[in-house]
This record gives sequence, C-alpha cells and structure tokens, in this order.
Amino acid sequence: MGRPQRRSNKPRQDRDAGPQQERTGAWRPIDQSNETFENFYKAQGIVPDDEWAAFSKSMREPLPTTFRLTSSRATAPALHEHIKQVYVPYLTGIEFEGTKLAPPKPIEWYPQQLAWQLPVHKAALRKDPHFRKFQHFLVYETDAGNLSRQEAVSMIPPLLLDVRPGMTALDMCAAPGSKSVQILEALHAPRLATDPTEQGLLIANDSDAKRCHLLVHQSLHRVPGTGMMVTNHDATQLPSLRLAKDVAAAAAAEGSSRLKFTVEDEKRVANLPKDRLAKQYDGMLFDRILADVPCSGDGTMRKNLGIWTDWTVGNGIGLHSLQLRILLRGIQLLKPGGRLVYSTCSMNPMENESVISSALSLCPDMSILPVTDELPALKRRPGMTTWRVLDNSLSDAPHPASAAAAAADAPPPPDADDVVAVEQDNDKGRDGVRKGAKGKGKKEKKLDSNGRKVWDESLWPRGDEKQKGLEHALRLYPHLQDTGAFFVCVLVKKGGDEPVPAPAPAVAPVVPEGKEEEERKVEEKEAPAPVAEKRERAATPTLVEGEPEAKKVRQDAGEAATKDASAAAPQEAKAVEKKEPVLGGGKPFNEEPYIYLPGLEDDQVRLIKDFFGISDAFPFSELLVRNAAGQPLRSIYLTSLLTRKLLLSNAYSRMRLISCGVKLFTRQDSNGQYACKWRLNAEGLDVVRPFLSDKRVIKVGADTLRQVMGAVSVKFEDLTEEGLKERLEATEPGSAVLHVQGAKGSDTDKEEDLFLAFWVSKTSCNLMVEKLEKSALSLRLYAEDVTPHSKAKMQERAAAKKDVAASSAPGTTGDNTPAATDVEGVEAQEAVDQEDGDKVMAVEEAAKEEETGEMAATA
Ligand SMILES: C[S@@+](CC[C@H](N)C(=O)[O-])C[C@H]1O[C@@H](n2cnc3c(N)ncnc32)[C@H](O)[C@@H]1O
Repeated sequence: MGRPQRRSNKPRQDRDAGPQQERTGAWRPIDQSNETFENFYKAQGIVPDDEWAAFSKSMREPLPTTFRLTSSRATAPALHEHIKQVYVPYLTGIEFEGTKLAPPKPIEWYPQQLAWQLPVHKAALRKDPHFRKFQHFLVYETDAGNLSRQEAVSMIPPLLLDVRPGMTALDMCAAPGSKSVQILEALHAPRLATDPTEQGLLIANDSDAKRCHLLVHQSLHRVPGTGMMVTNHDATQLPSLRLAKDVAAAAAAEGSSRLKFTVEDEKRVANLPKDRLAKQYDGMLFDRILADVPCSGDGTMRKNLGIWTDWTVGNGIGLHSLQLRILLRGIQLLKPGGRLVYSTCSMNPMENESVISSALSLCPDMSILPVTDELPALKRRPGMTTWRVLDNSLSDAPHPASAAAAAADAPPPPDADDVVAVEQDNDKGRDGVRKGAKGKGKKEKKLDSNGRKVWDESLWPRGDEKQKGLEHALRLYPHLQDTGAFFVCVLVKKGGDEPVPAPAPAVAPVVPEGKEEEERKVEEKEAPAPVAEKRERAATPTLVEGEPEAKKVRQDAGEAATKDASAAAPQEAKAVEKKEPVLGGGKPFNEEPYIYLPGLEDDQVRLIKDFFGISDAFPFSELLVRNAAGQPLRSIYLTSLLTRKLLLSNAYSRMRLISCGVKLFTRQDSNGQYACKWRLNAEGLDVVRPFLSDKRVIKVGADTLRQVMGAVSVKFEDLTEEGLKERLEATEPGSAVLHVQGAKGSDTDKEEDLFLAFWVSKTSCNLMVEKLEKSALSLRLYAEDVTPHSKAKMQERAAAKKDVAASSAPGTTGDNTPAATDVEGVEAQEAVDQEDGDKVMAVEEAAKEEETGEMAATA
C-alpha cells in the first residue's frame, strides 16, 4: 500500500497551477470552477438546497488569517492584551481592496479567546504595506513559539480530543505539526515548570521522513516537552511498543544495559517465555489518538486553488482504503475508555462517513461520542447517515455484491492513479496538493478473478448508519463561519477498567534479502498482540488483507550502521560504535540512537550540576545523548520517565525514532577555555530553571535588558546598571540565565519577570536568544525592533562602515559592532544561530514553497 503523497520533480508552479501558467511565465488567476465537483456534492446533498448558493460562494472566497496563542505559555495573557491594545486599534478602519476592514477579533468558539481571526487573506497580509507591521508581529511571535498560524477548522480536532496533562497521546499523521503542537500544549498545561519527568507523552508520527524533520524544527521546538517523541512509520503499521513494568528489574533479568535497549535485547525479549514476558512488560496503548489522515483536501480549496482543477471522483475513492486502515490501526492502539478523533479536510463521504461506518462495523467496542455540548458556539452540520457511491459519470455504481456488478459492462471504479492528497492544512506553507505518481495508486485497487478492477464494498453505507450515530460527526463548511471545510468524528472505546494489556509483540531479527515477507508473516503470527489488539484484529479483515508495502523494503544491517557519531563530533570519533541494525522492516532508517547517561556517575553531568548549581532533586538519570557511543559529545537531552521506559523497552530503530525529549545543554567551548563547556539551551530553560540555584542567575533591571537587546554583545564597562559590571566580573565566564525583573510591555502597566539564556565572557556579555525571538520580544516591550539584526540597525551599521571606510579611521566600528574582545560572545550567539540552522533552513524552505504556491494562487 502506498502513501498518496509523492513529490513530483516538476516545479511547484507546474504541479499546482497546471494550465494557469502561460508560456511567457505570466500568471493568470486559477479558474475556480469544476462542474464534476459541484454535481458530485449536489448529488450527495452535503448541504441543504437553500444553502448551496452561500456554500458555493464561500468556497471561492480567500480564507481569513487566523492564529492561536500558545496556551501553555505564560506569555498568552500578555499577548492577548497586546493584540487588543495595539493591533485592534492599528487595524481598525484600514481600507483594503476598496472596503473598510473589520479589525482582528477572537474566534468565538475557541476556548478562552485564545484564537484570533482577521478578515484578510495570507497573501495580502504579506504584500500590502498596511499590514506589514502586523505580519512581522505574527512571524516573530510564531518563531518565538508564542503563537501559531493555523486554519481555524484545523484547531478543532485537538480541542475535541480532550487531552489532559499526564495523558499518553498518539498523533498518527502529524506533519507539519499544528495539531501536535496543540496536543503538547494541552499535555503541558499546568505543570511544565514544576515536574519535567511527568509531562505525559505525545508520539507524533508521520510516514514521510523529511516532513518528520520539519515537524521537529518548525513546530514541536516551540513547545519543548520531555514527553515528546517523533517517529517515522506508515501509520497503518505502527509497531506495538512494550513498556517494562520495572526497567531496572527487566534489564537485570535480561542481563542487558540499563542505558539503552539494543537489537540484542530485542532478540532476548523475543525468546522470553510468554508468562515471563507478561510479568516484565505491558503493551503500550494510548489515552488519546488523533488520526488526521491524508485526504483529497477539497475542504482547503479556498487556499489550495489547484484543487479546483485537480478534483476528480477518483480522489476520495482512492484514499478510502488507506484512511480506513490508518483508523483501524489507531483503534488497536487505543486504551479501553480512550478517545480517538478521526479528521480530514475533505467533504467527501467516501473519505469520512464511509470510513467511520466501516470501522464501527469491524470494531464493536467503538462508538461515536456526541460532542454537541463541546465548543457550543461552533456552528456545525451533522455527519451524513447515507450517501451515494458514484462512478466517473456520476451514476450510482453497482454494489459489488449485486448482479449488475458482475455484468461485463459494469463500470470500473474511478481511476485512483491520480490520487491527490493534501499534506498540510494550516498556514505555514506547503499548502501541498500533491499528485500521486502513476502506478502507486494501483496498489489500492482490488481485482476480480478476471483481472477486472472491483469496487471496495466498504465505500457503501450499510444501512445502520443512524444506529451508529453518524449524525454526531461534525461537518464544518465555509459558509457557516468563514472557514475552510473539515470533517471531525470523535470515537470512544468501551471499557476503561479492563486488565492491563499483554506485552507488545517481539520482533524477529534482521533477515536475509528475499526472506523478509515470509519471516514477517511468521513474526506476525507468533507475536503476542496486546489484548485489545488481538480481539480487534480478528474482527478486522482489512488489516490482514492489505499487505503493507513498506515492509517489503527491509533495512539492511550494514546500511543502518553507515553513519556514525563521528559526523557529529569529529574529535571524538574514536569512541564511536556502529549503529544498530534496523528491525521491523520499512524504509531505510538512518538516525542516531538515543542512549541514557549514567546520571551523576558521568563526569560531564557532574560538572554541569556543579557549574549551574542544579539541585539534587533534578532527574539526572533521565538525561540522554544522541550518538552510538553514548557519550556527551554535543548535546544532552532530558526525557520524561515514561519516555525513558519506552526507550529502555524497545530498540530505537524499531521505533524509528527521529527525535525525543528536550535539548537542555549544548557543547559550546571547543578550546577548553571555560570551566564548563556546556551552555544551557533556551528551549530547556523553563524545564531546568526550577532546579537552578542563584549561582548562574544574573538578576538585572529592565533597562539592562534594553541595553543587551540592542547589541550583539555589551562590554561590562558599558553597562549602566549600578554594580552589574562588578557582579559580572566576579562571575565565572560561561553560560548563565538573565533574570530580568520588572520588564514591562509598551502597552501595559503590568510588570513581568523574564528569564533568558545568557552568556558571560571575560569582559562582555550577550543574550543567547534567536534573532527572531529577540525581535518579537523587542516589539512587544518597546514597540520597535531595537535588536542589532533589525533592518534599521543593519542599515545604520552599513552606513557607519561606509563612513569609517571613507575616513579611513582605524578601530572605529560603530556602536553595535562587536570589538575584538567581544568575539567569544559573538561566537556564542553564532552558535545559537548555527544550531538552529536546520530550523532556519526548514523555515526558509517552507517560505519559498509558500511563496511559489501563492504565486499560483494570487497572481
Ligand atoms: C493532513 S496531513 C496532517 C496534518 C497534520 N495533522 C497537522 O495538523 O499539521 C497528512 C499527513 O499524513 C502523512 N501521511 C500520509 N500517508 C501516511 C501514512 N500511511 N502513515 C502516516 N502518515 C501518512 C503525510 O505525510 C502528511 O504529513
């Protein structure tokens, strides 16, 4: 079975705009009409006849700009106030395209007024000078993690998932991550700063490895959490993970290391007698699962204009089977009593109600939860309890069990070769309508004994849709509250007091070429499945039928071990071992392993503890590194207890683990000139702060913040705050935390304390905060960008340099240009920027794609 999203090699303009690009390269507006689309949905009766005109008109209007404040951040109330005080008046009365615009307003149905809407589409916001200031605000605060630009309807599935702190959650198709971020915010809600080991768990998964990396760098870094893991699986075959009841005891019983779980350990566990396995391990199931599946995306036509031309009857039909199998795997991994939200940005019943109805028929433990009382202000339409399965000519297709279907001239199912799936439904770029490559869609098709394509029976309503409560699903349409269209269905699993599931299946060792399929079948047959999973598998023929394509490509042990940690830290290459071979099949997986450090037994951990004055209460045994040698070479991460359990109960390669935990410390000092070569990462500051003594915390007033914000680095002697020079001179050079007391936003009288990553050199100091984040803070505090990276400052410096060159005066470099003595501080700041190089590249790539996508959409 293939995923429908594949990147074509063609430039994006060609893919999305199709015939709209003329030979001259000029752009014409995309034709927003598609008769088949309109007739299909009229035939389905998705909206009452008297609403069709309003629906149809809204579908052709550009989407408003919407965004959400990060609810788990302390900044949320200040930012809300800032928008009210600064941007509502600023944008009130602005004339745009001949009309006076309404200012931004909170989205009515979103809890606590944390989401906002402005009736201007994204492209206009970027290009029109009236909006530039607001656009900058959005960009900077997004980068700082204080807000997320996200389509309004896309915010609904995580809200209805009802995630609470401490829960375990799985996001099956997570990239680019807007909903994962919402889930993390809910998991972190009240206790992030107090107990970093108890942050619940989110496994954010996506089958596309590149998109997994974007997910980490573009989205999840904004709400760092010790309970966050990113994996790279086809969601139809997410592995069953096991959880040691007592990690140390299980490790001791198996004679394995306490710090990592190797392929050898996998083999050992595979050979354990069943009763011993059950004594030592539980199977991992989740409290909450989001299945935001790949879909044809016709609900995003307001921004993905290419769908108007690409839409065919086959699109929805071609995705149905994949969507159903993802949902069924989700159901298997859901705890009794747990909640699963299924969602698409498609209006097509083939991708929505028919998937839900089929899953409910196969899984009697599942039911639809009516959520009428949740988000009461949200206008919605009920799910459909009947629909038509139509062929290419929009005639009713004959049910596969009927005599008509057997007739020689029966129409085949519409071609799924042109499967189109939307990769992203938020506003961060790559709005991504991807055309499926020829041939791959064929894997979705079933053939009869005469080799003719046959229709999938599960597309049809079964007649019991009312009893199943399908009207309790939510259909969201553009004309209801000026949004995109979306489908959301909340499912619950019966029970809640059932026995703990049996351990997850063991995994067969890596097998020689050609043997994998045979071996895999044996593995699946013999492996004990969690209780709930076993029961449902029996009732879920589709899972057994649909042979997973990805498993056919099995990773060769040698290939897995190619990249070693020497790439990360050349100077310590000798210490490096080979990586683990990959288990469990799938596409090549070449990530570094995570290995725990032996807590305070490790020299570097002890050094860090002493240097930063970290209290004994800090969970030192949850610190881990990412290289095959298990050495603190470059970065040190912190995970939650549950993440640790998972990592020490399953080989990382079987989990296909791309990322996990929070990066707390990064190696800074390569020349050994500092007492501690580690610096505290900004993303880990909130996590470690409650455990820090005053040793490395520099308390300053608000004026000092302005001074350090305005320069790349500041010499001690230039600091105006009384006594600060002396305090800094008495401070051991290295990483520190700047505690700003009484910082105050330009629009409010309320004072707040800020904690920022800081660097103290021998004679100067500087903030260790990313450029955009600094600019965001500056705009909020001073209503202008005072940072040295602001456009104005850059121009000032360029002019100063010119003057210097003209007068040939040596040694004068302008106010904010670092003098030679400040080089260390500058290097430290550069390291922050360098470290986020990946992220910056990802953001730039997204922006480029967004730009080209918009050219197609708006030119
Ligand atoms: C609609 S997007 C998900 C959007 C995401 N939930 C968000 O809110 O940002 C669908 C995602 O499914 C992924 N995908 C497609 N087929 C998949 C499969 N078989 N297993 C897992 N993920 C898949 C795509 O790579 C894509 O990132």
